[in-house]
Amino acid sequence: MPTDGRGPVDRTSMTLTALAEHEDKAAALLPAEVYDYFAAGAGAETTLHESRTAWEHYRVRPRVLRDVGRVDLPTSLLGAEVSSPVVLAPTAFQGLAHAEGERATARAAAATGSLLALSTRSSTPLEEVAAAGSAPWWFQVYAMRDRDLTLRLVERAVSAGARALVLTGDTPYVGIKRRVTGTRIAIPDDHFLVNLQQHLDPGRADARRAAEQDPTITLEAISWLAEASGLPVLVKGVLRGDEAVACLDAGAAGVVVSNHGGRQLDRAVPSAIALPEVVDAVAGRAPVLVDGGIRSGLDCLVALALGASAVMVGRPVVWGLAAGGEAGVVEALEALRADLTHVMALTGAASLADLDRSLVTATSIWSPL
Ligand SMILES: Cc1cc2nc3c(=O)[nH]c(=O)nc-3n(C[C@H](O)[C@H](O)[C@H](O)COP(=O)(O)O)c2cc1C
Ligand SMILES: CCCCCCC(=O)C(=O)O
Repeated sequence: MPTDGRGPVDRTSMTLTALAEHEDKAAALLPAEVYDYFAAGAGAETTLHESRTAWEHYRVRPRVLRDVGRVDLPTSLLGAEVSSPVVLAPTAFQGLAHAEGERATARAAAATGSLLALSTRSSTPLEEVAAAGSAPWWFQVYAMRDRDLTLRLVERAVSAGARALVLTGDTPYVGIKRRVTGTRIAIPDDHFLVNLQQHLDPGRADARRAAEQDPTITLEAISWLAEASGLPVLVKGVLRGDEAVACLDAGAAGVVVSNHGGRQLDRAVPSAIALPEVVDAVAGRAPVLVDGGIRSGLDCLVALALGASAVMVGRPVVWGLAAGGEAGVVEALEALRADLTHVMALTGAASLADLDRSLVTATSIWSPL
């Protein structure tokens, strides 16, 4: 059994069955419409499905006879020191998953030394989330129709200690999910507007509309947010090399390769397939993170070997939270850490620096036009 910086990594006691069990438990515990809100993908859920399976189209080319008695996962992301390259993706309305919502998630991030990305649409005021855990955190920004509201929120995130902004670029309108649309879930105002209440005049009739994502924002929003906040801005939702370069040229400090966990444009390319193109185009200018369907150490290993600086996980955190609050999120993050440590050892990699593209090969079903 390999050790990491904290001691032996006993994979047998923390297997990935934890992740599957969490989802089963969440499905049993949550009202069906809440479970469906978290689980759903857009359209026919083709991209939701492929987000996961696309990672399996890569095969590993391990090195042999390397010293893997100790495997190290700590890394640094835009100046934040973290214990592993697994980052908590921004996911909205965690108060629907567990009464402690984002507070429990923040404590779990702190307990595991992980970086947390907090959603604009958190169910808990951002200051309370920041106070709940000592982990470094980034604030995910939905630029809202009311730009002033957006700025007020960003200013509060800066004051509360956010280390970077993550501007989501793939959600001019919320993707249509067949499981959710119609009579299913309508997010109540006490979740949707929780971060905004203090800025809204009581009884403001157009509050929901003002808080909607602004579909007219352009690349200029990157420098607008960077100048207003003094923070680095990453753009999330990038699936093409040329778009990544355009974001960096417009002032982005990094990009997140993402199709929003299959929740926005159905039949969007899986992140696993888009990642190498983006990494090549970015050419080391800035960190490239990736998310979508990452459920195992092998998925993490493939992403890191393809050139990602870190991976983000969305639903595994939500299911852990629903299943067990803070302890459930810790369990999910530790399961991924233990599994990544194990597969790195079997690949002959003792540190993240040992992960490079020579370690993976693509099977052929995804080919360029
Ligand atoms: C329930 C749910 C809510 C989400 N809310 C947000 C959000 O508020 N902002 C955002 O940028 N992305 C949001 N995402 C997308 C995640 O940040 C991430 O891209 C996605 O979940 C990764 O895929 P995975 O769930 O397969 O790990 C959400 C995803 C889910 C499942
Ligand atoms: C019902 C409003 C959803 C806001 C966006 C949250 C999100 O990004 C997601 O659900 O996905």
